[in-house]
Amino acid sequence: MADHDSRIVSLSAQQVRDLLCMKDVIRVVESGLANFSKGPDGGVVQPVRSVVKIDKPDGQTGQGFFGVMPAYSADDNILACKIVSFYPGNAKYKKATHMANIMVYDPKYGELKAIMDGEVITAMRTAAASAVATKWLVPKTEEKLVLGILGAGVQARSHYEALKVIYDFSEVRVWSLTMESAMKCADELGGVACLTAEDVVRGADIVVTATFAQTPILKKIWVKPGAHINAVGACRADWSEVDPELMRDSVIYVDSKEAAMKEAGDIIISKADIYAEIGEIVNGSKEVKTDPITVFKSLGLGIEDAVTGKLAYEMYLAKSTKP
Ligand SMILES: NC(=O)C1=CN([C@@H]2O[C@H](COP(=O)(O)OP(=O)(O)OC[C@H]3O[C@@H](n4cnc5c(N)ncnc54)[C@H](O)[C@@H]3O)[C@@H](O)[C@H]2O)C=CC1
Ligand SMILES: O=C(O)C1=NCCCC1
Repeated sequence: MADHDSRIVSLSAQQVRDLLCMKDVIRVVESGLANFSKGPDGGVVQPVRSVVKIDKPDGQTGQGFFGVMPAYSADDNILACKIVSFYPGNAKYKKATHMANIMVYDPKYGELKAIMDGEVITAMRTAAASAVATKWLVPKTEEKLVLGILGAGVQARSHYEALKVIYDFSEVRVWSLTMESAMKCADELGGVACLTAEDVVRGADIVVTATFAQTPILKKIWVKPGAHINAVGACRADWSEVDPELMRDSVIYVDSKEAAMKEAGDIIISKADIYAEIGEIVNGSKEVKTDPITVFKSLGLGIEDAVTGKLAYEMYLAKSTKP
């Protein structure tokens, strides 16, 4: 039997939160996306996630999805796997709609080194991926921007945290299913709650859609030319958040083309052309195109969890070995 260190580090949500800062997560996610989009040259092996649908027709048991997301990066020496469950209906039971754990392994022997909460990482790395896309597609100027957020949950909050690392906002607007949740979220972000999605989107420079909507909530006629949209929800082939016309008439960026063709209803239903993976922009294999509107359709990749999970593990080791 191999001689191995059997100590497995376990990190709670609070520990992960204390170990990570958004600026570092943006940095590692940017590099992970760039390597991912180099194909075999980037040394990343990451299949499209396997998703099991949990659906018992008695109406009593939960209805949701269970996803398994492994990733290996040879360059970064990372092997990890996230397991995530997402149950849109959990909100009514006052439970988190997303629950996750991330396992980090030593790629040399395949030995498990750490198991950690994945909810905080899912919130941070998803927002970090959107921040990377936005940074490359919306040049920072002296001007303060207007941020519009559709949805008032975990991702609404983490997207504000990530985007404010890069931009100064003159206004942050929030809309959601209920005015109460929009007001609570807007209060926390120092923004304003809007009665309609249209009020959020008209005149906004950057728009985030992070809801559980299964049909479009964002209309083309509201979006100003030059705006950028981070479309984060609708991660099923038959769900969409964005008007199909807006998808077809925009320059579309994705995190993974392979995943988008399998999981992104916004792309599959609209038949919009994908211009590039955002990692191809970061690694310089594609040129930036922005006219007239840009959409980053995000689904979430195992490589984003892997690089962030490894970062949390390394931060933990660095802190715990300090004299
Ligand atoms: N692209 C990615 O990497 C990831 C995407 N997601 C997706 O992002 C979305 C938001 O996730 P969280 O903020 O964590 O969820 P959450 O449960 O914390 O918040 C969801 C928000 O959407 C609102 N909402 C629900 N149904 C709606 C509808 N029909 N129309 C308008 N608003 C509606 C809720 O009121 C709530 O404000 C979900 O679709 C989720 O699956 C989540 C994690 C990663
Ligand atoms: O990447 C993730 O993690 C998720 N993506 C889509 C919805 C659930 C979680």
